[in-house]
Amino acid sequence: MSRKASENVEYTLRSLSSLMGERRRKQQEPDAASAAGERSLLAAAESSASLQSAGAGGGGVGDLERAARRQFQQDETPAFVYVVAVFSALGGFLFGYDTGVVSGAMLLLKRQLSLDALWQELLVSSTVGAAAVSALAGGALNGVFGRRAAILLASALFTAGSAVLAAANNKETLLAGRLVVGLGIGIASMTVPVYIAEVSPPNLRGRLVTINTLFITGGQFFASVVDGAFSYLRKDGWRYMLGLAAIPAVIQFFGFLFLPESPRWLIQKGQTQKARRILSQMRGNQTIDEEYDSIKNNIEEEEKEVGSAGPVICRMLSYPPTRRALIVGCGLQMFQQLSGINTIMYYSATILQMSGVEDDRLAIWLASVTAFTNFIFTLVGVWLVEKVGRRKLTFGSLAGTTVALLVLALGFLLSAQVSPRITLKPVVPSGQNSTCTRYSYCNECMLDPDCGFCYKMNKSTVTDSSCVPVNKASTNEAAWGRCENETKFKTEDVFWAYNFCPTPYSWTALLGLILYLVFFAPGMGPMPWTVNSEIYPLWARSTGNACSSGINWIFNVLVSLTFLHTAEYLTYYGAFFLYAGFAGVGLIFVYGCLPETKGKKLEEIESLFDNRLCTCGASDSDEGRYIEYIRVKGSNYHLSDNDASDVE
Ligand SMILES: O[C@H]1[C@H](O)[C@@H](O)[C@H](O)[C@@H](O)[C@H]1O
Repeated sequence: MSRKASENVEYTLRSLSSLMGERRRKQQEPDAASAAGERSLLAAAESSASLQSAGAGGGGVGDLERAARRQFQQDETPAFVYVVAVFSALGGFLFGYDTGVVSGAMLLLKRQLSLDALWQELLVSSTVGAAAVSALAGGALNGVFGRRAAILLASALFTAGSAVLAAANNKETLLAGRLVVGLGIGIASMTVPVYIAEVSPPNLRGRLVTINTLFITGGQFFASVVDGAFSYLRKDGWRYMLGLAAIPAVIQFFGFLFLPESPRWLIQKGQTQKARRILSQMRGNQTIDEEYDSIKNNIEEEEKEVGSAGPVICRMLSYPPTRRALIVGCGLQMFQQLSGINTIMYYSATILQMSGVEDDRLAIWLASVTAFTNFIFTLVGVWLVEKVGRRKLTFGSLAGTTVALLVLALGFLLSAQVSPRITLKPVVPSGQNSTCTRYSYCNECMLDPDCGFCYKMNKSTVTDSSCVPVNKASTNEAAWGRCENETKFKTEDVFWAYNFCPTPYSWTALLGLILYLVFFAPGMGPMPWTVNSEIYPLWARSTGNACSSGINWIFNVLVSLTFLHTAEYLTYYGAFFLYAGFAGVGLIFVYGCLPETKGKKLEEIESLFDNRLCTCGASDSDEGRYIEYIRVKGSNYHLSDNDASDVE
């Protein structure tokens, strides 16, 4: 071991024993330590290799280090932080539930209220549109009234919206309810990650913020189960589906009446006493002086550097580090949506049907298997985020997602190429549209949203096939002809395919779907939210998150609304090749621009954006190192500041 390294081990040993001594003394005279104004910090930055070499240099050192570390980890995170994170993440649950539940509710609603296509589209997209608007406006709300007030408002909106939806008697009231719920989703989607990031200790921040996305996908899964269960209740089943969201919303509202404001926001607003109290509640028995000072100094420095005049967004754009952070944050959210997650989820039932699942109900239940896969693999992300870091996780996930999209596109391409011929040309009843009967192949018929494919199966060959108009009220049956009555044609071995063609290559699409979820869910699903919650300095955090969440919702609407038209112009496989192309560009963006924020204090992250944007990825000097902050009395020592560079 080099001289520097052995000095370093000796130093670590001394620091650790001084730390333990301090702990012992603190137990005896609890106030003395803070009275002495101890402020110092020792950052022991060690690669695991250097830790091992320290251990090899003397078994006692290793033991002592381990014991001290264990003790640290024990007091580092009081259960209160987890309680706060879980209550906040209920906002994520409601986001997932309300965006997920609508597809099942719509199947029942369109029959009961005879909704035409425009109204169906309005009820689905109004929520996402309202979310985009309120996410953008949520920045100001968050900055002026605080994170807690914004979360309270979001849960009140969720409650009110769900109640209106459950009681609605006409489509206009439904639209109003969906708009109110959308406003809640937008505010929650931008505030919750910020709030969790601001109350979490640095070593757990990524994991706790990612829990919010776990709750989003959990909400989507729960919604799919509720949709399945209530789909049997043909009359009014939708009231339960849409109204159930009020329960978690009320729980969150009452929970937040007792939960505290973000200490960082309080310090920014000058409410320092309250902030100190909350910070020490969040940090258990640790001293909070250093963290408190660093937040405060940071606010003062930022004010000096950037000034406080003019709208925040203008200051962000004219100050290079925040401008770069904003590009990274918005870019991540944009590429998340351009990778087509919501289209894939929405069309998963179709993809499953293509792969041979003919029964509709079964397809609905299998769609909840899709949602469950998304949920479980987000859990993998929660586990990985503090182990491999944000950058590697996002990059690996997006690379896998790109490959999965190519497989999916290939599945549709192969299916299109062996698309069954149309063998029957039924006589069109008078007064009916005859466009559908002009097509020669199933593939052309499938791409026309007004038509469906009616056929018989002889072993695995399609026979007696025709292309006929779809019933406008239910895509499960044709407007006329052999496939007109769902219950009847099923007993006669006639099949109806809307949106897909029966082919032997459908399993490729199913494989693509599974691969997609396995790769997307741990990284590209949660990381855009997690990274955005940490890359902006305090003064720009609300606005930065408002912009990036707004971008997420805007691209969500754009991708969902254009999917059918894109598929019509480019065919299905063309649409998935297009998403694969977007994901490929996203990959270059992530590789070049996304820095690693793992283990860093929120106040340190701004410096990652000091250099040109494309050097962000390269300035990853701390990657793979675990930084541990150790408080000792009487010295102000940062290991990476001294000359013991060979420790790194
Ligand atoms: O991170 C979430 C998650 O991946 C969801 O499954 C998806 O529906 C959302 O659009 C996305 O923002």
